[in-house]
Amino acid sequence: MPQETIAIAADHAGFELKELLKAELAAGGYKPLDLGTAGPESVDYPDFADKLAAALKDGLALRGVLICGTGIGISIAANRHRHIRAAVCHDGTSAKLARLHNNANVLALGARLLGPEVAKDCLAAFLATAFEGGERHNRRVGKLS
Ligand SMILES: O=C(CO)[C@H](O)[C@H](O)[C@H](O)COP(=O)(O)O
Repeated sequence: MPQETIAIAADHAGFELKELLKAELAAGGYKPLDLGTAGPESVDYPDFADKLAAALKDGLALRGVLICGTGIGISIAANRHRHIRAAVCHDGTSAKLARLHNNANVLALGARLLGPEVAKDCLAAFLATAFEGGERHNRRVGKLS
């Protein structure tokens, strides 16, 4: 079975967690597509949200992970793109429900708020969970775009 590509991007606050989650993705049999940033120097989170949104639009990946200090700024930026449903998650349950009910295609994480194990839980739940579908969820998700 071909490996699923998962796009991943972060600002400087999320750089270290991005590196950790890239390794986690590879260990889990996924192919990380790293869209930066490439180091801890200060950058602007909208630029990296835009890069990831473009990658999904171009079909380079179906799902992605965005990381900044809180997950808030980078998810706001990502959600300005009509095809993106980015969910800021703080635990495995929120990540699971973001997939089940919202068909989130982007997991947004706050590197300054989450410990590495909780971030890994979020990633695992996001990756393992499929959209539940069904009339009510399809109707609501349809209204988002
Ligand atoms: O957008 C954010 C706040 O919701 C992110 O946490 C950013 O990473 C943060 O603003 C960066 O802050 P810094 O003081 O420039 O490191």
